[in-house]
This record gives sequence, C-alpha cells and structure tokens, in this order.
Amino acid sequence: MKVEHYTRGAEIKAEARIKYPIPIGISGKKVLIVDDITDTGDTLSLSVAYAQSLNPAEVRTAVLQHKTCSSFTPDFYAQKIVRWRWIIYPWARYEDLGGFAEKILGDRTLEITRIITEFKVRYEIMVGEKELLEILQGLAEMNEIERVETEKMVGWRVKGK
Ligand SMILES: O=P(O)(O)OC[C@H]1O[C@H](OP(=O)(O)OP(=O)(O)O)[C@H](O)[C@@H]1O
Repeated sequence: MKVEHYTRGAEIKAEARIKYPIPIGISGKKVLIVDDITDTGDTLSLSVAYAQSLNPAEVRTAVLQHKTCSSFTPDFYAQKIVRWRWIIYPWARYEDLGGFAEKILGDRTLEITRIITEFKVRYEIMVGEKELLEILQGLAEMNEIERVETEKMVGWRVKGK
C-alpha cells in the first residue's frame, strides 16, 4: 500500500490519503505495517484503520524512527525522537532537498553558491554543487523553477515569483 502525506520535504498536505490500496487479500492474516518514520502519526493511523477494515487477524506497526509528538505510537521502533526535526533519508534526499531549495529561493533569484550557503546556514544541510545542480535541473524540468542567465550571473528562481 502507499499512503501519501507530504509532497515535499517538511511540507504537510491537508490529509493523509491512500494512493495505492493493498492489492492482496489480508482477511484472517497477521499484518505488520512497516514505515520509515512517524511524524504526526496520520499515515500510520490511516494505514491501520484501513488494514483493520479488511478483517485481518491482527495488525501491528513498526518504524525505524518514532517522533514522540506523533499521535500514533507504533508497536515497534528502533529509535525515539524527542526533539522534533525533519529527517532526510537517503531514499528521499533528492525530493526533500528540492523542497528546501524552493523554500530557500522564495521570491528571489539566487546563484548556486548562495543556495549552498543557505542550505548550510538555515538547515545545517551540506550539499555539493554537482548534487544541487542536478536537483535544480530536475525542478526546472518539472517547470517549478527556472534558470536565469544575465551578463552578471547565472541564477535560479521559482517560476512565476
Ligand atoms: O506521521 P506522518 O505525519 O503521517 O508522517 C510520516 C510519513 O510521511 C512520510 O511519507 P510521505 O508522505 O512523504 O510519502 P513518501 O515516503 O512516499 O515520500 C514518511 O515516509 C511517513 O510515511
């Protein structure tokens, strides 16, 4: 199953929703739902309610990291996070950094070196020029941002800002 709650890093959507339902019968089965993290807890609350509606014998939950601010406490977790922070997993780095890049740009046009500095200062995230360029080009391909070249600089800005 796939549940969506965030579009970009740390940017919450109104409501968690089931994007892809469970494609097999789980009636009478013992079900373990595994996710990377709990934040608000909405994703697991919805997932458990949905799985329960399919009449399984039992539903349990496990995550790598559980934030104590979450309204849902999983049965199993490897680490408890008491002070809220956004965790960037390797498998979501590209997506998350893209979201932060747009936040950094806001309504400004910035050169890549400035964006790198703001990643460091605002988010304590170290990003190299090559990696960031790939992310910015990806966002440009999705029509979210654009490259602006003048005599003085090569910069990036959010489209329509
Ligand atoms: O407890 P919550 O506030 O609901 O947040 C936790 C959920 O958010 C993230 O998923 P996301 O919606 O970003 O989907 P993805 O992992 O597929 O990118 C994360 O992987 C969890 O599934």
